[in-house]
Amino acid sequence: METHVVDHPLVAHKLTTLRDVRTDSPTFRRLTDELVTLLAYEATRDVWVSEVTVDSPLAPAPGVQLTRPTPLVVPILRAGLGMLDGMTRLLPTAEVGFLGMARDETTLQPATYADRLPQDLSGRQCYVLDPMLATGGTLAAALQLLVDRGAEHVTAICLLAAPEGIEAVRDRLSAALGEKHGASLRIVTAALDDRLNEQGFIVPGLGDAGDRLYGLV
Ligand SMILES: O=P(O)(O)OC[C@H]1O[C@H](OP(=O)(O)OP(=O)(O)O)[C@H](O)[C@@H]1O
Ligand SMILES: O=c1cc[nH]c(=O)[nH]1
Ligand SMILES: [Mg+2]
Repeated sequence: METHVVDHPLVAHKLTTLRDVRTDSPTFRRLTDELVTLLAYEATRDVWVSEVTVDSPLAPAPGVQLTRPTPLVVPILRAGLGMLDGMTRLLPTAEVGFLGMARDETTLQPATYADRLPQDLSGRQCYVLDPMLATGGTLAAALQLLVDRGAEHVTAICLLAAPEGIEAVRDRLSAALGEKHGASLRIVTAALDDRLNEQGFIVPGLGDAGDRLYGLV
């Protein structure tokens, strides 16, 4: 499993404002959207394309187009929904499947409350969207589900990740990936933070991403 921390001054600038406790929900949503498009540019460097030739007004021109079926984008509700528009702006022809998952804030275990994904993902390239990779329980469960349905090349895009979460995902997915020849897993994030606190929140982090995007539930 590969982890890529995007090192770019614009990413760092937007992330700093996102972390700021004074940033209101409308600004938080806009910054999330902008950040995802920047991260998606990095995350899609290895998107599958096929060679084609088109006719320019002057001559045949060799080029590429996205291989079909196009990638599947999977936002993890609720907070991942805030990343969807920024992603599909870059990949407008992608298909979108939804996973609803909520972490029990006492046990820190995730529960899945919605699954609107194709049953067969054999050979598919998938991009999972979730702003926070904390203990890694949510992302590991989501990735396991995709791999179990046959997904071959999965990239998770997170705004922030904790070292503990990266390790947990690596531990839990290595066996599943090892059994599948050619399967690959990558995490792309804007920052790798210091640690988790006793409540399982990323420190310094940005607080509860879902609440900051959409308000308290
Ligand atoms: O790595 P973990 O320890 O599993 O925690 C991370 C998860 O917690 C947050 O979602 P939450 O469960 O708060 O749901 P929400 O998106 O509805 O706010 C976040 O968006 C991740 O999905
Ligand atoms: O720091 C954290 C951890 C889990 N979920 C969040 O929204 N933030
Ligand atoms: Mg939340």
